[in-house]
Amino acid sequence: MILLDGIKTSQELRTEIATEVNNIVQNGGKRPHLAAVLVGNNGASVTYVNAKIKACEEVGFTSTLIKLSDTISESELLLEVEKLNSDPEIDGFIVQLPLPLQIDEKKIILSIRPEKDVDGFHPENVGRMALGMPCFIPATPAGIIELLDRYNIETGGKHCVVLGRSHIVGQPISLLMARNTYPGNSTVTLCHSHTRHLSEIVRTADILIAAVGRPNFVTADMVKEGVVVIDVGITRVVDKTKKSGYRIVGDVDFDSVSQKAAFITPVPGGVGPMTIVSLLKNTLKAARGKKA
Ligand SMILES: Nc1nc(=O)c2c([nH]1)NC[C@@H]1CN(c3ccc(C(=O)N[C@@H](CCC(=O)O)C(=O)O)cc3)C=[N+]21
Repeated sequence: MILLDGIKTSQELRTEIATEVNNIVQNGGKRPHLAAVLVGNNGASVTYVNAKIKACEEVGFTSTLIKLSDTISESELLLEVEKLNSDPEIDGFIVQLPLPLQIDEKKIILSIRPEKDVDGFHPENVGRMALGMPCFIPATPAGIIELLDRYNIETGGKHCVVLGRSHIVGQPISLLMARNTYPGNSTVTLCHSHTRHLSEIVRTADILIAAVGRPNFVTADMVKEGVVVIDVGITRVVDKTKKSGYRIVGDVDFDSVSQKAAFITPVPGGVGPMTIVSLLKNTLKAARGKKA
């Protein structure tokens, strides 16, 4: 079994990005600038946004964190988005999800200028991705593709089973794995809560991408020998033995499944760090795109 090490791989990518930032600055260019909007103080969201800001600093980006109250109205948040849309200093920005119930997430995403939508959530970017046109690919699927690529994992003609049809992971990664490029050219089966004979389908997977948000959902009896396992789950469960009071559990029962897998991502330290570095890559691309 080979561990798909997201920490090591993302560190290599961060070094590459830092080198490019240096080149830009040496040539009189401006540092890429990412802004992150955080509404409220949901524990996980605060952790992820802080990790994104820290990663920006590490590669030499400028970053701005905009913290807003969880009682903010939709129109007030739309105004904040508009400020970022029209600020020439900002290359790209994200509005961390989930948002409080009084705010319509779709409306906020639609209001982001597609050229600054480094999350790749705007319908224009989603449509462009579906058509294989230049776009921002959402960070988690992009990170998975990058990881498969860096480990030279064969994907052409393989059966890729995706668990979960979310708009940020399951749906886009299904499209990407089926694309006519490497990594891609897989035969993709997208499973979800209505799927029948799930275990039988999963057992035929050469590549399994689990993104259902249910801790330890995939067990060893559900996979075949030699499977490549990508675990996107990051559920926090109470753990009194930890200083933080919780630990992070993936969708895959790592201890048992890793005994049958050829390659497997750990949680934490797999897809999560790859997600963050992909956001940096998108921001670099947004900054470059502005000059062209
Ligand atoms: N607008 C928006 N864009 C996102 O990209 C976005 C979002 N909203 N909402 C939530 C999800 C989730 N997400 C993660 C990013 C990094 C880790 C990550 O670095 N995880 C570490 C563990 C971190 C920890 O200690 O909790 C790891 O897996 O090793 C996890 C999850 C981005 N998301």
